[in-house]
Amino acid sequence: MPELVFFSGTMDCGKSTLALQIEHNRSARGLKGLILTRDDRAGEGKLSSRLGLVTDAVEVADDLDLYAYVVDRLSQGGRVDYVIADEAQFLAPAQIDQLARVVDDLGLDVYAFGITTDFRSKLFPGSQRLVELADRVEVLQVEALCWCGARATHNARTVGGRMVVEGAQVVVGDVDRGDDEVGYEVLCRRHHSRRLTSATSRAGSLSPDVLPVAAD
Ligand SMILES: Nc1ncnc2c1ncn2[C@@H]1O[C@H](COP(=O)(O)OP(=O)(O)O)[C@@H](O)[C@H]1O
Ligand SMILES: Cc1cn([C@H]2C[C@H](O)[C@@H](COP(=O)(O)O)O2)c(=O)[nH]c1=O
Repeated sequence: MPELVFFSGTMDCGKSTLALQIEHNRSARGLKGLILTRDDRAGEGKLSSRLGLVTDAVEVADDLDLYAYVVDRLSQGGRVDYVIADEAQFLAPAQIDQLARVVDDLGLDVYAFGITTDFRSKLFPGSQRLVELADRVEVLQVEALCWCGARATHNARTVGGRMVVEGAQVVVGDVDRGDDEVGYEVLCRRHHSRRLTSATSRAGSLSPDVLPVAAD
């Protein structure tokens, strides 16, 4: 049975790498995938992984009807055996419904990859719809780690290493950004709720308040 699968996790847990592996294994067997993405860090029309692999993809615009797009391709003699959608959190809920229809009416597997929650730990609308509609939600097995060593479950947005909680839901960016830049850091829930990033935890441990008092 064809399926809509949502591969979900924090930032930097290997989602795009897995998307590229699935694409590689299937295309090595002569299958033809339609690869969709939106706002990848590598630029328009790219699906990229931090391991250095990158492939061309269709950049999904706000108003692109994904079901109609696949039907058009097929009716023009194009081949589509399966669909991969990376950065699926950025898709509109209606586009997730269209992907579900690709599974149900066209009989194609659809593999969607994305983060579930934003920097305020609120669901992205596209991810919410995926959780509602997917046949399976798969959490990636290579766990990203918080600075404390616990499993990272949340995405923090940072400016100069400090966690921020105000701003637009969508700001394309990466982990390990330099000072003063907007970046992201994955944290466990405890440290996300306390707004304690690796930089602020280091600053706290160096603070004079907590240094041992030197004996005279
Ligand atoms: N230099 C490296 N050596 C080995 N693995 C790496 C390296 N850099 C990144 N990775 C792996 O790549 C993962 C990020 O992969 P990526 O597909 O870009 O993540 P996502 O799409 O989930 O944000 C990291 O969690 C890590 O496992
Ligand atoms: C938490 C959060 C993330 N984003 C952006 C930042 C990146 O461009 C992508 C996630 O990409 P990855 O391949 O999973 O690392 O999402 C955002 O726009 N808003 C957020 O709250």
